[in-house]
Amino acid sequence: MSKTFSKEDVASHSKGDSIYIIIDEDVYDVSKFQDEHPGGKKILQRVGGKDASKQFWKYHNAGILKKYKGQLQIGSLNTKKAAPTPAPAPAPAPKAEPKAQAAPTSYKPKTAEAPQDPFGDLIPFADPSWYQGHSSVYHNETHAALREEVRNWVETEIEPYVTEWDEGKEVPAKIYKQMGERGYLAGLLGTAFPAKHTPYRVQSVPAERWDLFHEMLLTDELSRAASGGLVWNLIGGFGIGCPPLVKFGKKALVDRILPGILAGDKRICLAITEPDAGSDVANLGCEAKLSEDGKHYIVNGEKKWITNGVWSDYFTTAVRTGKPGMNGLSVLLIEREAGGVSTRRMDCQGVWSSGTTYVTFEDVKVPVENLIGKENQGFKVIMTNFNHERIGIVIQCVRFARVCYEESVKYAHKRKTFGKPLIEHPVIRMKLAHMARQIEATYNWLENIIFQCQSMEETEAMLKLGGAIAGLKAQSTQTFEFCAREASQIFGGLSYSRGGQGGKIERLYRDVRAYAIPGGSEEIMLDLSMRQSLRVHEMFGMKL
Ligand code: HEM
Repeated sequence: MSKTFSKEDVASHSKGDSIYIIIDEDVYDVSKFQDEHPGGKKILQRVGGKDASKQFWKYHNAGILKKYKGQLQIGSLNTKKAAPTPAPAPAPAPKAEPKAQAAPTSYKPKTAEAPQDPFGDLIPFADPSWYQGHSSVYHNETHAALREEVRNWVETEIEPYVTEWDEGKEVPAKIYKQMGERGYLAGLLGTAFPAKHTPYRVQSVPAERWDLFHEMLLTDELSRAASGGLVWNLIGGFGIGCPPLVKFGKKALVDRILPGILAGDKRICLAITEPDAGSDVANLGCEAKLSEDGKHYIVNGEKKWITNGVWSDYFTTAVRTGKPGMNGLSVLLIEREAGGVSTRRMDCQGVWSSGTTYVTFEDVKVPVENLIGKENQGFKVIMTNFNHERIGIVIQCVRFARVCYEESVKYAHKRKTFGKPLIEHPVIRMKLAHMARQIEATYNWLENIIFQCQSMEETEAMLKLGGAIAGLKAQSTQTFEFCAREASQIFGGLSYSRGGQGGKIERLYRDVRAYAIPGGSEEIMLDLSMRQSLRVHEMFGMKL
């Protein structure tokens, strides 16, 4: 984009079929675009040949320029200075040297990591505090490197197109493939990085240093695209369908199918919920009968609201192999190519590009080698998986809440009502403050839970943390719902129509229920948080 123009050159393209405009000292040829401009042709013609920066920023957000720059920008003004090299990030506060004469009153935990360089737009509370130069006990330089890697990818290759994909109810297959090639799928299993089963690595984090905070960060940064549909498309089926295979599948099965899944070539989902059984997992009815020769299970039944089902090759499926109740359940890995598996896409309120599916199994022959865990002990497999699933939901909800808040702060600084920007109205600042306090409370609890998960063995974590994770899931979905509502009030009509400046808010508002209901509804979660915690603490000798 080396061509330069004087203001007079641009002014000579001011009407008819030759219209140039200036935005932030760059020159755009909108001659052909004027007929398709969603805001109208005349409005562009009125600023033809002129500097339209002020008008542009009034009606659009930054994503529009990112998307159309390549197509419409033809150069820059000859007066434009080269982009200044970014000011060096404010140096993190130097670690205070203990004063020799001072009394030892302040204790500094040895585990605190050195603060990372500030990162992002530095809007208070729009990113976690450790993005803004604060110290953290959890995050080191590999986390900082990963956040930059994922943010760059999301900002350039995902965010500008998310609205289109959501409306089209599909994400291009190449993006899922990149999830494999970038090593991201392998990093989302809630385990150590499965280096043995994939040649792909995450560029900024050595496999042996991968931990649960990297996993958290990956999901968090993907969620900045502000679409539950996108996140569920990329990790919704995989993140809950693949861990049971990896943790409880037989070696031969894992060796055969895991590499293709981690590469992004094959897709997997979790099939538990049925038309008549959701949170009440113990009462599932999908039936698997052992064949007379004992070599296969024959599966018959229906599954509903299965994320990614339409695109999946493998279904990690809860089936009834025994008596009623939780001790008659097993988990089977069902392969689509076995035949007898039909999938139909469901129309839902939110998460449009996630492929919510109705699945039917009719006399599907499943080899006994595909049993995950032990027969009639599937309940434990399902329960272990729930913690990982719920934490994933929490991470997404906190970031979606932050996006609602961040978009609101930005909009409140540019939109004027009654003669002043929205941000100068105390009622708007009050809304932002209530959003921020809930976001920060939820995120800090989340960090603590991730740290606990990392410090405990899996069965111990399932037992000790199940109650807290259930409570945190409800906390996060209510925070998300609150922030989506308040942001919508701040954006007004712009968040009522789809696309445009309030587009992220409108979409997230529609996605709220997809988080509050699946993975355990808020009511079930809150009740479980108390029941399970009390039961476990009774075992530990709780005194009342
Ligand atoms: C490079 C130049 C431009 C591009 C690529 C562009 C693109 C778009 C797009 C994609 C929309 C749909 C809404 C959205 O997704 O945000 C839109 C809406 C709109 N544009 Fe532009 N635009 C440009 C310049 C301008 C200028 C210079 C003006 C004003 C003088 C303008 C006024 C509007 C208005 C009023 C709307 C409707 C906003 C609404 O629905 O609330 N646009 N534009």
